[in-house]
Amino acid sequence: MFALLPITWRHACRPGALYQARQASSKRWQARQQKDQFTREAAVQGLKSRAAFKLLQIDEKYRIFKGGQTVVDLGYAPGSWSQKVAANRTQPHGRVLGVDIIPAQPPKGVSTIQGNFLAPEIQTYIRDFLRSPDRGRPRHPGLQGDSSASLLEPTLDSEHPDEKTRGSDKILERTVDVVLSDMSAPWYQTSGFWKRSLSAPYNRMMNTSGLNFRDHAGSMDLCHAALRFSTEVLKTGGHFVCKFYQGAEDKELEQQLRDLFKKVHRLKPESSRSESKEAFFVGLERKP
Ligand SMILES: C[S@@+](CC[C@H](N)C(=O)[O-])C[C@H]1O[C@@H](n2cnc3c(N)ncnc32)[C@H](O)[C@@H]1O
Repeated sequence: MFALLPITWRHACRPGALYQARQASSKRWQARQQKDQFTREAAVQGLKSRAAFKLLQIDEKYRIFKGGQTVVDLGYAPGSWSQKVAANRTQPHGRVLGVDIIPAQPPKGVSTIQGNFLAPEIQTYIRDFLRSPDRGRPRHPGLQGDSSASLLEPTLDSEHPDEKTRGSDKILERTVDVVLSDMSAPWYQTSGFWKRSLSAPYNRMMNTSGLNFRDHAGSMDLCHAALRFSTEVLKTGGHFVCKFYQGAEDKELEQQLRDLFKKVHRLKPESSRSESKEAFFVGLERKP
């Protein structure tokens, strides 16, 4: 029976395989971090991580953000997507809600909830937050965020062209313009306890196991959960961006995206490491 299992799964089941893979992956990660141009650029720009560049490149291509939007950022920590992209580009008067399983310091202008997104009670909590339209919005929009980095003309017109659609979104409590998901399972913290984990939690977030099958399966669970949540909260015309690890099941996820969105793109931004299996789905304009 064991011999019939796919080679990747047998490898994953070998005693100590996960530990060894993580150690090797951790060393590779540290070496890469030191010489990577996006890591250096992130440090220069005061960003919490290099991940910001992936979302910037996606937004440059598909123009996802505009002023006044409500954005939910799933797996926001340490916060560079929320900090650099969503909070800036949804001004004036936008709101960003970040959700993460690990504690992290909320980026400026971003509301956050700490909890496991896969837990139904956390999703209820998120929906409660989103239900009230002004919760998490700046009272004095002009004073919020670092608007100097915004490349888009701010506009309050983030609503639908069609009053009827807007009415049905309201009844269904679809209040969100963009759902982002960069979730990947964090490792258990084994070292670095001395570090101030709220402001610098990244030392325990090298969150791929080094085993392709495992990373793929884990990311599919998280992406499906993010997509199910989007069907409940995303307005007609809203957008979805989701990181995933490529593998056998991603075609099925892509099909589900095609059912929900008018346009679906699969891409690997320049700043995503070429040797990694990481890629992104972008779903544009939710169907009514
Ligand atoms: C690659 S990091 C995100 C980086 C982030 N986009 C940024 O720009 O800084 C992935 C995050 O997903 C979070 N995560 C993974 N599984 C989660 C879950 N079930 N619920 C909430 N957050 C989760 C991890 O804790 C981790 O912080």
